[in-house]
Amino acid sequence: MVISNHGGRQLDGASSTIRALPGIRAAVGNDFCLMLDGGILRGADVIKAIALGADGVMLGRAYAYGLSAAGEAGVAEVIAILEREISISLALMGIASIDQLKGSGSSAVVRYET
Ligand SMILES: Cc1cc2nc3c(=O)[nH]c(=O)nc-3n(C[C@H](O)[C@H](O)[C@H](O)COP(=O)(O)O)c2cc1C
Repeated sequence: MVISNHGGRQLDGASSTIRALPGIRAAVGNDFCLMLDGGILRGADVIKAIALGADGVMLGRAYAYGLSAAGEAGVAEVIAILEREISISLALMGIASIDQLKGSGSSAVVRYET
């Protein structure tokens, strides 16, 4: 299942997907694949989503920015930047792998409301 609010551009008052994620994970249980999109622009955004219960994330604007700047190479660069940022953030948190992070609700990353 994909948690999406279509980029937040249809209903101004719609909840952000990251805010809805923990409740949806609690409702569906752990044996259910949950993907999320909306506002994933940095590696730390990926980490927050995984820590709060997503199995993976999808990109809308981020890949489009790379595509418009430099075509296929730009998309590859966006993905490479995200990978680097994820690695750096995990290292700063003292977490060795994404698996360790999954659903942890780690207090280092759950401050998504600021
Ligand atoms: C150029 C563009 C066009 C989009 N068109 C649609 C659309 O027609 N219908 C829709 O439900 N969502 C549309 N979206 C939203 C995406 O499917 C996706 O949910 C959203 O971009 C994810 O958020 P993000 O851009 O912050 O990564 C569009 C997004 C972009 C960037």
